[in-house]
Amino acid sequence: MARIDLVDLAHSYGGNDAPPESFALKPISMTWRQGGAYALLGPSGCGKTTLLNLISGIVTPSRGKILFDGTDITPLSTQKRNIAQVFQFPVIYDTMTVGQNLAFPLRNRGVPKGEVDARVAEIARLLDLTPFLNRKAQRLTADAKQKISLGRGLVRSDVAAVLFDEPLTVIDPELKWQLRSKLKALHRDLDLTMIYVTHDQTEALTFADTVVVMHDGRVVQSGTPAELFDKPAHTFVGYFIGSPGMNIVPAEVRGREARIDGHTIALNRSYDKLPATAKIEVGVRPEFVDLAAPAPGLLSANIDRIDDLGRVRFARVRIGDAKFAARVPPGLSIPEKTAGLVFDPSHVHVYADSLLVEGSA
Ligand SMILES: Nc1ncnc2c1ncn2[C@@H]1O[C@H](COP(=O)(O)OP(=O)(O)OP(=O)(O)O)[C@@H](O)[C@H]1O
Repeated sequence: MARIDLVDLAHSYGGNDAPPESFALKPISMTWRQGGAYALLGPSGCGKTTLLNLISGIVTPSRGKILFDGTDITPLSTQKRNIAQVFQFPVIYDTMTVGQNLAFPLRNRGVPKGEVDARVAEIARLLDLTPFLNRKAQRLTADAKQKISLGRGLVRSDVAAVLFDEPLTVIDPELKWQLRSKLKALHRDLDLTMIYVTHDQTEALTFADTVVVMHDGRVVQSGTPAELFDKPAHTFVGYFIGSPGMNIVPAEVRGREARIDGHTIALNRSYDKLPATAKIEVGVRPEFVDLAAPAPGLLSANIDRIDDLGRVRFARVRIGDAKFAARVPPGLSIPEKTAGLVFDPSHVHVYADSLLVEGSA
């Protein structure tokens, strides 16, 4: 296991002279804690695989350094970095048994037979592969083969980190749920640094202690699932995490008030020094805005539809042209066309050019 530091790391597939905006990974400095469970989350093309491949050594960075426990490993090959990697599709030997497949990464490193047997038995038990240990991998389902791949990634206890690149893509949806929780439990049992790439927020939030959100080649926030939900550092995080995502609407903000579509709503903090030229927006999660009967003093919205998610209902409304979602409180008799909106000021955030502004007490 290792602490991993990225120091001013950046990558362009078009070479170092490419324009900075075209870099697949814009310059980033950050630390991945030893023994942490991380998810690298973001939409297709945002740079997740590039970052993972830089850490593993499959890709050499255009700029910057990678340190494992303080040692610069940037020039080292994947093999020398001592990293285990699990890909989207199974990487196993069909002609070997499940047991031989699991043992392979250990035998390859000359681990004594007794230790190999004990570790293989442990990993097989954790992944429910024990009954298959003597079967040829060839005849197994795609799910089982991917479980073997996961096992091969986890079998060595001396790796600097285990990197997973969308490892549950080929897994049947039912089993996906089980494996997701299992990976979390495995992390607790095995005490390994794990980095898990996914574009699926549920997968990221169930697996990770720390979720690193990427957007357009940048890490826009790194935090616990609760931090990402409560206080998105970037409008993209607000919109990408949560279902429905955060409402983000243009506003004029002065002191402790925001004006949206001609109405004033109260803010919990004061915003006195917003940059004059910045695009100012207010962000609030649908969970913290209640639909109400129209009333003077409430921001009014036109109701498009009601989404009933079982435990909670969300109204899809429009404020002027802006789409907005609000919680429907239990027992509310839903107005026909126009409703009022009641904001919880402690959960209304202000953004300048997409970045969270802290405000003062
Ligand atoms: N080998 C390559 N050569 C040139 N451009 C590449 C290469 N690999 C990735 N890119 C580009 O770099 C950017 C980031 O891609 P990357 O695969 O890292 O994103 P991602 O978030 O992992 O997406 P996905 O989930 O679709 O794999 C994209 O614009 C992609 O087209």
